[in-house]
Amino acid sequence: MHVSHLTLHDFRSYGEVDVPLEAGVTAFIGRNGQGKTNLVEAIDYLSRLSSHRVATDAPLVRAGAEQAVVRAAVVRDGRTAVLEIELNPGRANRARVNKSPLPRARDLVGLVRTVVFSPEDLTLVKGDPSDRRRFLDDLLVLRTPRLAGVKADYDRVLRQRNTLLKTLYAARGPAREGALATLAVWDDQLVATGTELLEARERLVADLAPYLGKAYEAVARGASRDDARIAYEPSVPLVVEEARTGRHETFRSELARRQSDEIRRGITLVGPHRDELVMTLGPGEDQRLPVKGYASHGESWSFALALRLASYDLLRADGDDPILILDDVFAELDTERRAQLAALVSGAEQVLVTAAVEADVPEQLSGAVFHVAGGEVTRA
Ligand SMILES: Nc1ncnc2c1ncn2[C@@H]1O[C@H](COP(=O)(O)OP(=O)(O)OP(=O)(O)O)[C@@H](O)[C@H]1O
Repeated sequence: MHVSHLTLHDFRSYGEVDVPLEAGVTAFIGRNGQGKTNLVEAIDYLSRLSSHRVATDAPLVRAGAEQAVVRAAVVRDGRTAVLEIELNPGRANRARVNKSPLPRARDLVGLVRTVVFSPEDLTLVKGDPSDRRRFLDDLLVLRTPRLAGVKADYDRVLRQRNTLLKTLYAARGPAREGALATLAVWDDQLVATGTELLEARERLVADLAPYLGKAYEAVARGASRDDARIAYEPSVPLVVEEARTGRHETFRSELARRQSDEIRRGITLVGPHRDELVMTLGPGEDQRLPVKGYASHGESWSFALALRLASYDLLRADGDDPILILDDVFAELDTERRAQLAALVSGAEQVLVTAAVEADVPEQLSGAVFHVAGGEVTRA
């Protein structure tokens, strides 16, 4: 797939901008702070309804404006659809496809798919477990958009359950009885949505793992395809072969076991919001080390790049060629890694690159060039 036209209205630094695009490589070149990332961030936002740079929508709306609009014509298998999202911070966002409103904004997710490489990717390796869970969930939802609803339901139940746990700490007598009865209802929903999310993440990690090994071998000098591994580590110890009811039961009994602890601390201690994606590197079973805390800077970068490349290969194996966005990454990489990454992505249907100077873009990625300066985007 590729974007053939992008229009922004009050998005980030842009009042109004209109950019015709084409398949193949397009580079956006400009000095710092001119709005290159803002352009590709808009396309990424359409894909996942979240940004790779911020957790909330407010910074995406131009300062002083009330709403932003991102509109893109997306070509897939020769057919074009115009996708549009209206960002209304503090109120519901609205989405349209070919001008027809969708029942919910999140129904847009998955209609355009992006894989973004950016300097922030190092947090996949060095950051908190929540950064890795977010990586998994973003990929999960791109592959199976229905899971956006499961994730939203889980997050809602978790918030409500945590609020209830906080009130339970001080509750006595009938109030406590009532709150415990409500807790049992939240437990049911937490277990139902949590098990579905957890199982989907486990399947995703199993699907992604072979692509990761291959990608790491391609980006790290001298590595073999067994070196880089990922494993899903649930906070509820579950055995893969267990029947579905068994997995629910394990979750439920773990909640019961931790209940007094949860009430004392006022938070939910069991569930996929506490899980981890464990990353290890090493030539043999007995020589493996965690990437976080042990890997060198170069190895960490290679691992992060490999995770993105593996995501791209997996989405492609699903039968779709996602749009690749390389946001400011080449300046971060040494010459050898630059060339390797460029060679690996040059065959994608559409590659969007941002860089401060054209010299940062490897030769393999020559294509259309736009200059970005002072809010203007002009074809070179
Ligand atoms: N909501 C907003 N309203 C107005 N301006 C904004 C908003 N959000 C970001 N900006 C401005 O957009 C500019 C950043 O644009 P962007 O991140 O696209 O830069 P860039 O060209 O990619 O730069 P670099 O090469 O440094 O990464 C900054 O000057 C910032 O102040």
